[in-house]
Amino acid sequence: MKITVVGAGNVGATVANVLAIKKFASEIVLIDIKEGVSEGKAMDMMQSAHALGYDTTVRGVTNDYAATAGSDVVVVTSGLPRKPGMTREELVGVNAKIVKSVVGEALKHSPNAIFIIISNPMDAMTYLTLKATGLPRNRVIGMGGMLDSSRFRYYLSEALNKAGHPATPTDVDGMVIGGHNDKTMVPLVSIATLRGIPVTQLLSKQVLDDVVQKTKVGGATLTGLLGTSAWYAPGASAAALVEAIVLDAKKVIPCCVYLEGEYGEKELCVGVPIVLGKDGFEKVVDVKLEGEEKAKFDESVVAAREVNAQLGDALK
Ligand SMILES: NC(=O)c1ccc[n+]([C@@H]2O[C@H](COP(=O)([O-])OP(=O)(O)OC[C@H]3O[C@@H](n4cnc5c(N)ncnc54)[C@H](O)[C@@H]3O)[C@@H](O)[C@H]2O)c1
Ligand SMILES: O=C(O)C[C@H](O)C(=O)O
Repeated sequence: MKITVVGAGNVGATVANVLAIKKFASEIVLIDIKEGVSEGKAMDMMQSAHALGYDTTVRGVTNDYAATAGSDVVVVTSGLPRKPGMTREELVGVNAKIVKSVVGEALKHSPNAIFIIISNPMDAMTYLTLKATGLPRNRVIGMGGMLDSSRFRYYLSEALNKAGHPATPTDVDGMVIGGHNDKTMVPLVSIATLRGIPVTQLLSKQVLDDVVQKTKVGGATLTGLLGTSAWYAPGASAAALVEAIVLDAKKVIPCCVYLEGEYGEKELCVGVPIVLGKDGFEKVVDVKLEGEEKAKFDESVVAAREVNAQLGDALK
């Protein structure tokens, strides 16, 4: 299996590194516009192959899409990250140009690839990719829900430990749907559990509200601490999507996909649980949303449409 990662910055390099360590890919191509950066990072990774025991070839190139030819999966991380105090949505204009051009180039050389979109604002970049490439919707998948769900599990485990219920993030089951957006993502508290026990039986409403709020601004919190946005969890989350596709794992993961009537919506990309396997997303999984969670999902849809409206000329 050959995987291309476009953008060799913090997130792209982390995706490539995690994929190499996971050993299921035969070749990973890292491509960037910055002369020498991909080559250097790929060489550095290859020099860890002995210590980490992997045989995957990691190759770095500057702007040479011919080297990406025949990729099975293309992960798009090229674009500006936000700085402290910014929203992801403020990146729409500059990143739309970058994403549109790189997906076009990548598709020319890998006509059968499945595209995983990371660049922000991710829901709009996923929609743009779908429209610009004309690909069937199963082959264009945005990564946000996997990351937001990991943060949700992390903050839930923290709160559970504090309340006297020992828990690691992997002991907790929890899912975040809706847009990858500080204000309107939807952590589904109603179906979150600690080893099968509903968290609503273990934590107060006040504590759960605090977990939800921390999850929603999880990316902004890290941006404030780091001076640029996060990369370890985003890179690992993107690699988990690649893994589900390459291994045909048929995992249920919340991802950003184009809706055609599911959840009562169409003509936009937003986060919902999907089954992910070798053909990309195989189906949308319906979770019955009620009350506040349904209202929040509807708000998320409105917000996603507003950002899509700012894509303007990029959609032509
Ligand atoms: N979806 C998510 O959950 C998620 C998580 C983290 C970051 N992000 C987004 O991912 C993007 C990358 O973040 P980062 O921290 O890696 O940023 P970064 O600045 O470290 O890396 C971005 C890289 O993209 C490259 N690039 C720019 N234009 C390019 C082009 N036309 N072709 C190829 N490469 C190009 C840059 O040279 C740079 O190396 C940002 O938009 C960020 O907001 C999304
Ligand atoms: O917060 C950001 O801007 C980057 C990313 O979307 C994240 O959630 O870490």
